[in-house]
Amino acid sequence: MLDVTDLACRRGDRQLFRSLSFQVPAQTLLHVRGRNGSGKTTLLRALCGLLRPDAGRIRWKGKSIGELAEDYNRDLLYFGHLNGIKADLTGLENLRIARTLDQDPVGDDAILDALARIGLEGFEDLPTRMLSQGQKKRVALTRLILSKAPLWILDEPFTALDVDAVDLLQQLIAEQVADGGSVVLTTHQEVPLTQGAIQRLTLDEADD
Ligand SMILES: Nc1ncnc2c1ncn2[C@@H]1O[C@H](COP(=O)(O)OP(=O)(O)OP(=O)(O)O)[C@@H](O)[C@H]1O
Repeated sequence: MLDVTDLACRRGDRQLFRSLSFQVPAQTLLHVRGRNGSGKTTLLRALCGLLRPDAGRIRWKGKSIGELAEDYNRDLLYFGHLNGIKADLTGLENLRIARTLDQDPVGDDAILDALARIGLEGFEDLPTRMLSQGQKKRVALTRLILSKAPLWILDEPFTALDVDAVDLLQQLIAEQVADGGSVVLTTHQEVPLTQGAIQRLTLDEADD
């Protein structure tokens, strides 16, 4: 379970949020909402340990994420605004490296199956700079198919996807939650679940 207590973040002279407390148990999707600039990405980056909050505690399985360090990173899959895809490498090569960095290498057969599931059969061996924006995003999202991480933190994962890819991503998120995982995401898209719970958190600018 992800457990957040009294979290506060300020960027520049703006207090984005404070006294934020919530929990994301297993089998739960937390949908973070709020207008542009309300602090959604800032919150997600703090939850990943990429940004130090001004106050508050973030615990995973009862321990502070700072203390857990690498153990937390192993349990976490973060999907940020930048796809994390290297343009000169093929989809297959990118995913090999991503799995290695996630400290859970998988064989090429598993990667090729996952790329086929995401609709990139025939594009596995092209440098990703030769792919469309949506196809690049699909390469990046293939990490979700291969992931065994119990916690997914996804920042606007639906952007640039067509209808079929949106359906597939909704399915992957629903499977992650049904399999006992936790998901935190920002999106303007609804994500129907087959099993599990949806929680909603709306960020409004805090008063100074
Ligand atoms: N590195 C930074 N230095 C100073 N201010 C920043 C920095 N990064 C973000 N901000 C500010 O923090 C505020 C929140 O940004 P954030 O990206 O978290 O919002 P968001 O809710 O994700 O927005 P959007 O919906 O547009 O993606 C914005 O006003 C932004 O200008």
